[in-house]
Amino acid sequence: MEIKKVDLRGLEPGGPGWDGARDAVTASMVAYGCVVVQHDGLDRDIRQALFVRAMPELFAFPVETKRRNVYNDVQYGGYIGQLPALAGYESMSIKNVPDAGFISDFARLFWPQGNPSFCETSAGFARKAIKLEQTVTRMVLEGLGVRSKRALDSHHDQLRYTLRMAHYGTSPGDDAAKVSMPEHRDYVMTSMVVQNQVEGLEVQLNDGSWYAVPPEPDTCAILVGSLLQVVTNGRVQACLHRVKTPSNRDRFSALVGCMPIQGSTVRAMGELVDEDHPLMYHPCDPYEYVRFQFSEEGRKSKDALKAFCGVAKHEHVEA
Ligand SMILES: O=C(O)CCC(=O)C(=O)O
Ligand SMILES: [Fe+2]
Repeated sequence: MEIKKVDLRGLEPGGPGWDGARDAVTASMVAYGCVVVQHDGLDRDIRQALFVRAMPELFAFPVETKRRNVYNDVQYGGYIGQLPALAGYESMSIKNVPDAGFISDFARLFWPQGNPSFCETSAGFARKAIKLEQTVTRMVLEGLGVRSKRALDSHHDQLRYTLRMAHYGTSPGDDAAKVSMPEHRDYVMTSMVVQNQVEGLEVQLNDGSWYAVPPEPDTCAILVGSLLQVVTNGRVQACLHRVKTPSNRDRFSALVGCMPIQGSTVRAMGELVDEDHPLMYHPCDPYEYVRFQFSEEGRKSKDALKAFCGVAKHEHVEA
């Protein structure tokens, strides 16, 4: 079993090939909570600049410096590293990309005089990734039956994007590939994973097997997070995934995830709730959900989203 790539190269909304691609993206998201797309959004120059120049330089800073990357809006918002459960893994993130102010604040944590080339690279990468994410999310929502332009626009207007750069170090003396990040679902709306040359991302299929997403240069994976599960009224399910890295090659990956702005409410889109699809989740505060997911109760729960805001079977709710 494999997840078939969907070719988005050269597509324009409503143009030739758009409807077919939209249906293929939607089918993949419904089946796997994930789609792998082939695209022309992230060219070789920008990937080289990020993965070969910027990220190795960034991760070479001492841990004390990397720890200056702090965000408190969500747990694990800034630097992650030196965790026994995630041996060899480190990551840092920049909020509100591609906003130039947030990117240069991040750069100054490492380069007090600033680093225009780092800023340009991360802003350029983020801009292109966001465009791709917006295309794919639009396709899924349309593919599920959302026709209201207002609903689609307001969905995107409330989102803010974070670029998380991750490094998975090698484990000397150990020849086997190992699970470097255990299986989980992302709490976000969607996350886009861009790999560079070294494999690692694995997605669980319905039969319980793991599908390794090939690290092909002109592809990336877009994963459904728990919040999109709420928005689509459960029509797409958050993707269960993990990272399994080879022992002998350093791996870098870049993730672009999105969250609604603080103070917003996430709710199922009206067009996705009807008699055949009764409301599955109560409207919720996305940041409260993140706190719950990481709480003891959330961690213990088999289905944190359902425990947090699921509509119980006997419950009567007005749509
Ligand atoms: O590095 C990757 O390929 C994915 C990492 C991931 O799943 C995460 O950080 O949530
Ligand atoms: Fe993840």
